[in-house]
Amino acid sequence: MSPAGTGGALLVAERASLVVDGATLLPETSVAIDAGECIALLGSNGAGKTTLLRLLSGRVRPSGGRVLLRGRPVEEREAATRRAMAMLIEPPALYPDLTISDHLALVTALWDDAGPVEDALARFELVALRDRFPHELSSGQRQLAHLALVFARPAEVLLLDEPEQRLDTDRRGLLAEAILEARERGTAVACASHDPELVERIADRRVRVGE
Ligand SMILES: Nc1ncnc2c1ncn2[C@@H]1O[C@H](COP(=O)(O)OP(=O)(O)OP(=O)(O)O)[C@@H](O)[C@H]1O
Repeated sequence: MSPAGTGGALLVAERASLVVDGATLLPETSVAIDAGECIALLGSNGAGKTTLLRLLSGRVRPSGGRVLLRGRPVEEREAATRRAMAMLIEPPALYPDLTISDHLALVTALWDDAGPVEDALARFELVALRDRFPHELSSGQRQLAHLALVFARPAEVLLLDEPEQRLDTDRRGLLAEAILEARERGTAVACASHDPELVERIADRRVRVGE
């Protein structure tokens, strides 16, 4: 058993912290997420939720403690880690000259386990917008496009930073369904959110960050 009592979980942060130039971005934090479990990360603005998600993704190394995926230090550069994880932390730029369905077709081409483009469009009600370019979308519709890209393939781990941003109530419902579906398939989910209703629907456990 690890010191934090987290042995065996799919994704584990063991007393992970991040200090940059003397500033504490994340105090020592331990969290363990099992396959098929959804953890909601709660905390006030600046508490460290995004920082924790970055550490869990392996994109940023903790300055103290460690992050383990299946018992091994998480390293974003490893192909196996990239394959295991899907995430929406900072939304990546969309290509201005590609339509929404072009973007999804790229994901399908890159990942052999991705589902059909049609399914990804339908999941977030983007079928009617499939031929639009990013600049022809509202900010909420762009957020839906980002979500469609993230959910287009199954992943062992799903990391989401305030995925409800800019979505109306009905679309937040679609998001909750997509997260619950992933959880049922066995995905380990960490989701930072300021939406109590979304958290109530999706979370097995709540972790308060920064305290
Ligand atoms: N690049 C940076 N350099 C220095 N400090 C930073 C940097 N990025 C974030 N911080 C600080 O790190 C702390 C944690 O920020 P983080 O973005 O993880 O918070 P959060 O919980 O996600 O907040 P929010 O709910 O506002 O999104 C904050 O105090 C923030 O000011």
